[in-house]
Amino acid sequence: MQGPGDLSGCWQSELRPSSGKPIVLVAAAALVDPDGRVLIAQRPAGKSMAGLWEFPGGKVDPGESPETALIRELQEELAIETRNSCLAPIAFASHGYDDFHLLMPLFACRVWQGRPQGREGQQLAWVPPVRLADYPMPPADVPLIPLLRDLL
Ligand SMILES: Nc1nc2c([nH]c(=O)n2[C@H]2C[C@H](O)[C@@H](COP(=O)(O)OP(=O)(O)OP(=O)(O)O)O2)c(=O)[nH]1
Repeated sequence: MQGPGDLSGCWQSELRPSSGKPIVLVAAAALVDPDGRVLIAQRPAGKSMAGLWEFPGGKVDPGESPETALIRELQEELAIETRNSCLAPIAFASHGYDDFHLLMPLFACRVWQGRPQGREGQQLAWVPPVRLADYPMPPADVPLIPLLRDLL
């Protein structure tokens, strides 16, 4: 049993979260197919963190809700349509990158129209949650992997 002051069981060693950086709000989706697999997309060359696998989604524009931003991003990136009532909030990532602090709500989505296609040239993979750790992901996403194993 760990008591107050013992942080050895925490997944990150910093005593305090990063501060003084702009918070960037990104909405992301765990699209789940009927076999329980999750869709991840590989960030293309030329982007930050190129080659890493991420959940589809993107930045929330000023005045947009996370759900509206996510529906827009899924249409732009994957050519699929979904709606607010098909998005269930299940987890979030909070991670300090060098230049900004990422706050990323993650929504599970099991119902959409269309077949996901990498419209921006990104590779796609349908992955059982237990295999997500085989795919290198941005550091912000790493704590989400065991959560998805438990929640999906
Ligand atoms: N969509 C998505 N973005 C993620 C994930 N994990 C993670 O750290 N990010 C970061 C990468 C980007 O810095 C930011 C998402 O920005 P974006 O998708 O709107 O724009 P972008 O790829 O062009 O990003 P950037 O080149 O401007 O950094 O969130 C994830 O699982 N999904």
